[in-house]
This record gives sequence, C-alpha cells and structure tokens, in this order.
Amino acid sequence: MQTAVARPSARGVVGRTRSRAGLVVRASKDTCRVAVLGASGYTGAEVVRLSALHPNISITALTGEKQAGKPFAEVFPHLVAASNVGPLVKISDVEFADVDAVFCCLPHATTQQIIKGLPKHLKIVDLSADFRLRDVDTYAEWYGNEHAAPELQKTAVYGLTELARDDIKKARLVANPGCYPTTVQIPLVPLLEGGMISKDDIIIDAKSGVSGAGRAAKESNLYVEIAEGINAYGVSSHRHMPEIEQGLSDAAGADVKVSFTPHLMCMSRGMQSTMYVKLAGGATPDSLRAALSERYASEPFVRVLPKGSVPHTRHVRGSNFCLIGVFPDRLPGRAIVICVIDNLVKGASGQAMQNLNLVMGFPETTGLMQLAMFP
Ligand SMILES: NC(=O)C1=CN([C@@H]2O[C@H](COP(=O)(O)OP(=O)(O)OC[C@H]3O[C@@H](n4cnc5c(N)ncnc54)[C@H](OP(=O)(O)O)[C@@H]3O)[C@@H](O)[C@H]2O)C=CC1
Ligand SMILES: CC(=O)N[C@@H](CCC(=O)OP(=O)(O)O)C(=O)O
Repeated sequence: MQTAVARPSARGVVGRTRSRAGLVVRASKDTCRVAVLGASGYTGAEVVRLSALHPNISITALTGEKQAGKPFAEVFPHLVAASNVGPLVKISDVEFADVDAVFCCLPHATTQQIIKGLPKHLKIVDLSADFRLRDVDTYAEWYGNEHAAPELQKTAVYGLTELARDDIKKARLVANPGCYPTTVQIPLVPLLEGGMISKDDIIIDAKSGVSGAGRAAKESNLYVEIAEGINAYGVSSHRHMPEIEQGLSDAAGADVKVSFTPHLMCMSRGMQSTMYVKLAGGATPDSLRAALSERYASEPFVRVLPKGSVPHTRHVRGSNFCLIGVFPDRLPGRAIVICVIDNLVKGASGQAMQNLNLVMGFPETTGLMQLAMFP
C-alpha cells in the first residue's frame, strides 16, 4: 500500500486537495486509488491488512457508519501501522473523483442502494451477496426484498476467480462469491463438468468461524452462546443454497439441488465444507483427486493434497489458499471431498483482492502470497 504525502489537519490526516475523506493521491497507471466502503467491519479491515503489502494500491478513503468519525487505528488497533489514511468517514463524504476502485464491504440490501448511486468511472468489487444471483426473482425469494438495481445486476460478473478469470478482467462490477459457495464450487465444479460425480446426490456439511457473521453485535454471537459447542443454523434454508446451486447447475448443464447444512464453530476464522458425493462415469476417489490436481495445477491459491492428507482450517489461517482433500467413502461408489479456506481471505477479502488485480491488470497474486499463520 502506498502512503501518500499528507499533512495533519484539525480533522486528522487530510490530503492536499478538496477530499474530506482521507488522502488524495494523483492518478497514475501503476496506482489504483481505492475506497473501502465498510472499513469498520471485518472484511473491510482485512482488505486494509492485505493492501498494506500491495505495491499498486493506495487507499484514499475508509468508510464506516456508526463508527464514522473515529480514527481507523482506534477501531482496529492491529492495523495501526497500515492506517495513516485519515479517519473513517461516511460514504457521502467520499470524494469519488479521487478514487479508481471500490471494495464494497457492506451488508446485503444496503449494498445495492449504495452501488447504484456510485459514479460510473469506478470499478467495484462487491463482497456482499447482492449481485451474485443472476435471477432477481430468486434473489427476492431468498433475501426477502425486491432487487433495487436489476439492470446493474445484469452487468455483474460472478467472481470465483479460478473459474471466471477472463470475464472478471473485463468487468466493471464483480460480485465476489460467498464464503461457503467458494468452498463448494472450487472442488465440485470441475467434477460436475467432467461428469465424474452425480448431480443428484450432493450433501454438504459446512462449518464456519464466527467472524463469518460480521462484527456487528448480535446476541447469538456472544462468547457464552458460541463457546464450548457447535450448532447448525439455517438448516434447509440457508441463503447460500441458491448461489451454490446456480454455480453447480452451470457446471452440470442441468438443474442441481444440494443438501447443505452450515454450522457455527467456536473459532474466530476458518471454514470447512465436507462434501459427500456419488461417483459417476466410472470415476474413483483417486481419479477425482487426479482430475482436481490437473485442473488446478497452475493455480497459485488452490492446492489438492496428496492421498491420505487431511486439510485443516488452521493451515490456511490468514492466507488466500484453498486446500482440498479427496477420500474414499466406506459406502461403495461414493467419495468425500473436503475443502478449507479462511472465510475472511479466500472467502472474502483475499478473493476480492485477486479480482481487483485482474480488473486493474495487475498480476493476480499481488499482495496475496503470504502463507498461513501457524501455530
Ligand atoms: N465476514 C465474512 O466472513 C464474509 C462476509 N461477506 C459479506 O461481506 C459484507 C461485509 O461483511 P463483514 O465485514 O463481515 O460485515 P461487518 O458487519 O463486520 O461490517 C459491515 C460494515 O458495513 C458498515 N455499514 C453497516 N450498515 C451500513 C449502512 N447502512 N450504510 C453504510 N455502511 C454501513 C458498517 O459500519 P459501522 O460498523 O461503522 O456501522 C461496517 O463497516 C457483507 O455483505 C457480508 O455478508 C462475504 C464473505 C465472507
Ligand atoms: C457464520 C455466518 O453467519 N456466516 C454468514 C456467511 C458469510 C458470508 O459469506 O456471507 P455473505 O453471503 O453475506 O457474503 C452466514 O451464514 O450468513
């Protein structure tokens, strides 16, 4: 992250020209001036952390809603060394003329209202669910509100980077995938495309760290409610189901319905999907593993583990990597596929950075090659 020349003012660190939002950085082909909308939330903070190692990103505005007006380092003290960008401001105070691209880290429904009002010159990577579902009726059914920007929705590119790279490069608006849908589609899309698993018998048992629910205070996320146990939620009704089914149906070339149950785990970050699949077309667990290894051989962030090796969430903590393991099931003709990511990195801000790199023409891995933090 570049640091722009700035001088202190009564409002904190303010740039050289008219912006009330932070620093003003001059436009240049090697620098992308970024506003992080929703920087007082977990995914926004993670964007700032990743940007600190990005030579082409210069953060010019960080927004908050309730936290607006506070110095960023007061809201996220762990980012004190990366936050000389002025205080959090309201979105209405951002001078978008001085911004090239936006990471939109806002709650769904609010997001579409904000994005439809943004100036057209901006490239946008949206981390919410608002532009992921192609069919706005399906969106309304699962999210409970009519889509407020259906025309804009038609222009959005679904940003599962490894599977849509060429389209993402040309996009103005990238709909960054949900964290659970990322863990499911990376392994299962190639297997469905290759006819190696049945489209009619997919069972997904998924688990998430509590940061997946965001930073806003909720009773169900209190320590006492979460600690020393796990619980399923959204059973038979989680809103990631249509997103997963959209991607898997595209891959299978026919309607796919899945059984998907997410669980809340007593950990701050990390996500695992364990997928029970029925083999098809003469495939074996070994051939599934070989097919995935071949498909992802040149991918910088996807690793298919050797036979017998079990992916752990702790092995991707803080990194943009996705680890996959394939195992035989005891039930004949079936296999178990396990995929782990960090929900805040490959499941959100890391994949968003990968996508912005593509949109801006930077090498895709820029700012993202840090390995997991372990132990
Ligand atoms: N957490 C995760 O693992 C993942 C999250 N996502 C999605 O990314 C988005 C952000 O998630 P996350 O960072 O966890 O959420 P948080 O709840 O942690 O942060 C939300 C942010 O949005 C701001 N905000 C809330 N309401 C408004 C409003 N009406 N107007 C303007 N700003 C507002 C908040 O500001 P303030 O706090 O100052 O009020 C805060 O900065 C969500 O859509 C989420 O579903 C996607 C993948 C994974
Ligand atoms: C633990 C937890 O609550 N997780 C969130 C998913 C986070 C995510 O990816 O959601 P978006 O679709 O909003 O981007 C949930 O289940 O709703």
